[in-house]
Amino acid sequence: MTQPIVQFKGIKKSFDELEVMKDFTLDVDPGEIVSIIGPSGSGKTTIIRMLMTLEKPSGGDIIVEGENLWKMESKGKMVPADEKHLRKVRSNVGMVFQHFNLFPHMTILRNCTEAPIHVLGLSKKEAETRAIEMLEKVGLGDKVDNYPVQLSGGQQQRVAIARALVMRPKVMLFDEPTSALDPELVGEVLAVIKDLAQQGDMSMILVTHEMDFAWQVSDRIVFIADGQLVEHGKPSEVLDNPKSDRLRNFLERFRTQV
Ligand SMILES: Nc1ncnc2c1ncn2[C@@H]1O[C@H](COP(=O)(O)OP(=O)(O)OP(=O)(O)O)[C@@H](O)[C@H]1O
Repeated sequence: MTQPIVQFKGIKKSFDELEVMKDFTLDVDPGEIVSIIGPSGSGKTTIIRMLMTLEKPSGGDIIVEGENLWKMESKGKMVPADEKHLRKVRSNVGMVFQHFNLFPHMTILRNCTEAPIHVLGLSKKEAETRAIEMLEKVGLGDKVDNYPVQLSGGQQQRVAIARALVMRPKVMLFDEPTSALDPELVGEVLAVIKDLAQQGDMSMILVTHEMDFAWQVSDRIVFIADGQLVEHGKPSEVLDNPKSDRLRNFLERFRTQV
């Protein structure tokens, strides 16, 4: 049996009095594409921020490639992870945010080489070779010397994807990657993500409101509500034949809004 690349086990997360995750459990297999859907405020972003170590779970375990992310073994006991452990386990994970978060004062190429040089310790030349390969992959090989401001939002988001890919993550996280874009720019970003999904060598966890897109690219769709996984399965099962009232109501409300 293959070991899941990511496991969320009984995750709890509260922000002060607000209990967002009550008991969230999910395994993601190597190469699997999983989309998380659910009502606004149900904790979708929080789930992937915890995996990216941007938020700490209040309880439960997150396992990446068999290693506990937030805990480590020390003298035979499990203790809170230190920064070195977090960095090591997190290096398997890449993330694309809603807002592209590029450095405005750096060229596109440098935006993509900073992390491989400073985090992976690659030489400038090695990092540039990787970055150019990834920028070509997202169709931006001719923009290496440009600055972010000279690019459209769709192009900037494609740079953000290339920047994450340069680190060769085993899992890519996408948090509503098209929601900050003008409608006419959404397609080019989704096409790049779809291409990556079809290559099948990387796992992906997507939070998206683009249901048609989720239908097309996902191996599995996970519906969360009230801090838990409510239903999951193939897109045709979850989106076309919802079992629970909560999912049926969510999809009905969603379809009347768009
Ligand atoms: N850092 C924080 N401090 C306090 N509350 C937070 C924080 N981050 C998230 N929350 C709250 O936790 C809940 C879940 O937020 P989250 O962004 O994960 O939801 P979501 O399902 O991604 O929502 P949406 O679909 O609207 O983006 C929300 O009520 C949000 O206000």
